[in-house]
Amino acid sequence: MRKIKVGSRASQLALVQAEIIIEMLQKSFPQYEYEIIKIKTKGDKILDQTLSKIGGKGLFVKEIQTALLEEEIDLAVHSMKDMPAESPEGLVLGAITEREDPRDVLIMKEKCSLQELPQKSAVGTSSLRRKIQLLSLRKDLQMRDIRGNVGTRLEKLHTEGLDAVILAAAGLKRLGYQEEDFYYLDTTTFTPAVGQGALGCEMRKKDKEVYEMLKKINHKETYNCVMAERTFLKLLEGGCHVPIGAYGQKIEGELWINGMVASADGETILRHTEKGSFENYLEVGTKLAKEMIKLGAKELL
Ligand SMILES: NCc1[nH]cc(CCC(=O)O)c1CC(=O)O
Repeated sequence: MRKIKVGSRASQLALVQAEIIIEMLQKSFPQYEYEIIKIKTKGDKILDQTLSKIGGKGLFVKEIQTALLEEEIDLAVHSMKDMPAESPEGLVLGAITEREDPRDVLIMKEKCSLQELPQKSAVGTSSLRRKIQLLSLRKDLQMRDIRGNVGTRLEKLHTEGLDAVILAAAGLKRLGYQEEDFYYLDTTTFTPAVGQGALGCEMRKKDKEVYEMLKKINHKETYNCVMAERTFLKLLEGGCHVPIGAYGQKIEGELWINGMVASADGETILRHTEKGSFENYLEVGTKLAKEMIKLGAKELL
C-alpha cells in the first residue's frame, strides 16, 4: 500500500496542522501509511527582515511546492493565508478543510480591552494589514515589527518590552493557547487576511489517488468562501506592500464577502461588501474586486 508523504514546514503550528489533516485522512483511508516530511522555507530561514522586504506571499510555500513537483512529497498542507493567489503549473488545491476562527486577536501583557490599553502602548506585528487597521482604531499606539513563529512572537511580548502582539486566533487555538487571554478583533472593523483560519491541501494535478482522498476532506462552504477571497486577491494584487484583506461567509444561503484595501501609510482604508450566489463564488470575488477598483483600490496599490 502506498505511503502518503505529507510535506509541512517545520514550525510547531505547521506540524500540528499537518497532523490535523492526516487525522482526517486516516478516518476515511486507514489503509494508507502517512509520513510527515519537514521542509524549510525561505520564510523560516530569514528571520531578521520584515516579510514584505524579502518577498511577502509565497515565502512559506515555494520550497514545499517544489518538493511536490519533484515527487518528494505527495501532499502539502499549507495555511491558506500564506498561499499566493495562484498555484504553479501542475499543482492544484485538492481540498480546503473547515475554517477555524478567522479573526485576529490581541494578546496583551496584562489582559484588557483595546480601549483600556494604555496610551502609546507598544504593539508587535510585522503585517501591514494588521498595523494600519489597529492604528485606525487607536492612533496613539506604537507599532513594532516582530517576526518569528507564534511561540517566539508571544515570548517577544516579554523580551522586547511590548504591551501586546497581534496573532491569528486559528493558530493560537490549534496550539492550545487559552481563549480567555484573547481580545478578539471584530472582522467588520478588522478584516482578516485572505484565507485566514483555513488549511489547504495542495497536490499534483495528475495524482488521481490523492485527488480522491482530498475530495473526502474538502469543506465546500470554506472552499467557496476562500476561493472568492482569493479571486479578489488575484485581481487586486499589486505587490506585497499593500494591506489587503477579505472575508467570505455563507449567510442565508448566499455568499457574502467583505473586502479591505488600504494605502501603505494607512491614510486611506477602503471597505466594501458584496453578496451573490454561493455557487458562483468566482463571480462574487470578481464583483468585489471590480467594485473596489471603482472606489479607487488600484490607485492605492
Ligand atoms: N504568517 C504566519 C501564519 N500563517 C497562518 C497563521 C495562523 C493560522 C491560520 O491563519 O490559519 C499564521 C500565524 C499568525 O498570523 O498568527
